[in-house]
Amino acid sequence: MQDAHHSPSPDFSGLWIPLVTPFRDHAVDHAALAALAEKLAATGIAGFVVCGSTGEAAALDEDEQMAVLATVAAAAPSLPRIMGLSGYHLGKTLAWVRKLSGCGLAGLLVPAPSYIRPSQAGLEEWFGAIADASAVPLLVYDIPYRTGVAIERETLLALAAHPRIRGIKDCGGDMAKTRALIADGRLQVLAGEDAQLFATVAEGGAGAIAASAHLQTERFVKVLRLLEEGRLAEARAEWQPLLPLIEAMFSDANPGPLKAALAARGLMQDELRPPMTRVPPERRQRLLDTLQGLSRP
Ligand SMILES: O=C(O)C1=N[C@H](C(=O)O)C[C@H](O)C1
Repeated sequence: MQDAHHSPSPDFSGLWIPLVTPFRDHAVDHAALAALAEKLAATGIAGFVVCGSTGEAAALDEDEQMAVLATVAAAAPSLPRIMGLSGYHLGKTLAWVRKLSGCGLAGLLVPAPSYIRPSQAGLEEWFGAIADASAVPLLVYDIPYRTGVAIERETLLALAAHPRIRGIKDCGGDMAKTRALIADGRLQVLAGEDAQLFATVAEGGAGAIAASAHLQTERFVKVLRLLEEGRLAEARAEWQPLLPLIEAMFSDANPGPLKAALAARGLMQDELRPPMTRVPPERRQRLLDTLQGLSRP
């Protein structure tokens, strides 16, 4: 795995963990965050996505986001970090991107602006302006069910011409689009939909950003390695037991189930920032029973 920040040709392949942000009594629990990052850093992952949707970044102010980033950097200094962005005020976003330029990031994960449903031309301008302002490469985050707008294939191919737009976190739910991007070859395609990890990488994708891989991390890493080595049957045998885990992790809004599972392992409090809520007790028990059925940690 190359260091994406210092390499002239960044490599975002492999498994990236979009870290949860632990809370305790409404504040970020930096001790739990550091311990989690340290633990995950020893599993063979490519790096961390900090302040993604799993990290509840929309509920963190700028100072909190900076502090979260600093904690992860200190806990796992050898691993690259990608920072998630959110919001739809272009001026504020560009100022934030410039502020992040000195933070030693490997890249930025940039979604389409939420709620306002811009045109494809508007999206091209949005990503182009952020890429122009950024000192580090961008991964475009295509997640229409959260943002309200799909980034179309032609738009993504146009964005691929920008020297700093280097990959996509693909939650688009459109395998034809995924295949077209893989065939084009200019953007590294990372599965962003956990259940699509195997299919995307088997078809030539570079890796994944998968929240459920906070658990069973080594097994996820192994699936990707086996696929990369072309050992399909062995990869499938490792992958299939992960499917109930993935289903359980998305049985309520992410990161609710994940935080319930991590809390049950004593790794943090089961606490989310409003308006996100904990998994209710009746579903929580079913979730923990499912996880108990899986062998490794
Ligand atoms: O935070 C992320 O990055 C991820 N977000 C997706 C989501 O919550 O919609 C899920 C994916 O596993 C990682």
